Amino acid sequence: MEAFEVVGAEDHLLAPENGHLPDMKMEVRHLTKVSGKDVRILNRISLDIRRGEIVGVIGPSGSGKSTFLRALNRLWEPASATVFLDGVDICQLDVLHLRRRVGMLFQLPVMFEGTVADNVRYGPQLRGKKVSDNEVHNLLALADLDPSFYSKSGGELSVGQAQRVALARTLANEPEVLLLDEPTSALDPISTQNIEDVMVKLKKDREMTIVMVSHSIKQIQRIADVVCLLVNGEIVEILKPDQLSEAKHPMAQRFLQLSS
Ligand SMILES: Nc1ncnc2c1ncn2[C@@H]1O[C@H](COP(=O)(O)OP(=O)(O)OP(=O)(O)O)[C@@H](O)[C@H]1O
Repeated sequence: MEAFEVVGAEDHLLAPENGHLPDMKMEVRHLTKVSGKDVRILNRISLDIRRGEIVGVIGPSGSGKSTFLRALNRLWEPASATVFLDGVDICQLDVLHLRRRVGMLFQLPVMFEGTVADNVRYGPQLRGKKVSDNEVHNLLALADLDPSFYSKSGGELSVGQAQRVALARTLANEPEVLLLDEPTSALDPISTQNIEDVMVKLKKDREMTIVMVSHSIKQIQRIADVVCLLVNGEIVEILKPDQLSEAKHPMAQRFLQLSS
């Protein structure tokens, strides 16, 4: 085994076992989760997540997709030295700092009390940072929302609009990685396309790294750069979106056949 590589910044102390590669934003090494009943929910998952890449995560229901995603910003605590952000073990980072850098959107957006602008300002304000009207408008525009949403209350929004406000609220924290857990499954095709367009724009314009769980193979084929297929808590295939027909694992083949 090669020696650990120390890559400069003070806190880059625990790089992955085979050395951190600078174009990798996150590295996952032998990530395992065992339930209270001794069932392996995730079994030695390893994955390199390249900076500025959209990684699609697909697989049958119960295969561990959400559990995998939630380890990446410590919504559950992975073992030390199994998940790295810029070469740093995420367990070494302050958890709030980590969640600011690695933001997350869920299937159903939750609006906080107050206006859309209050929602967007929420994260930075918690850190004592002011967000000007202009910045709120820019964030709304980034999430493809008209400026007229600024003063609306959360209760007035459709689910698709609320999801875009949740996205603007997450973007206000200036994340480097976005974790998306089926963010469009409750949305109509137009809202879905809006969100997909924003993801592609964030990747292109901001080099955002995005990890997206989706039940829609077509969606993954539209926007992902690489597709990771989970079966029974294991990554069984990592493929380009246009190579899904080349999957070799029998469960993966069956899943892809039934899904397309
Ligand atoms: N905290 C937990 N304790 C015990 N079992 C759990 C826990 N969290 C998840 N599981 C189990 O782990 C497995 C994976 O769940 P997970 O939600 O990650 O799957 P998924 O692939 O995202 O499923 P879906 O596509 O249905 O959302 C499931 O069998 C689930 O019941």
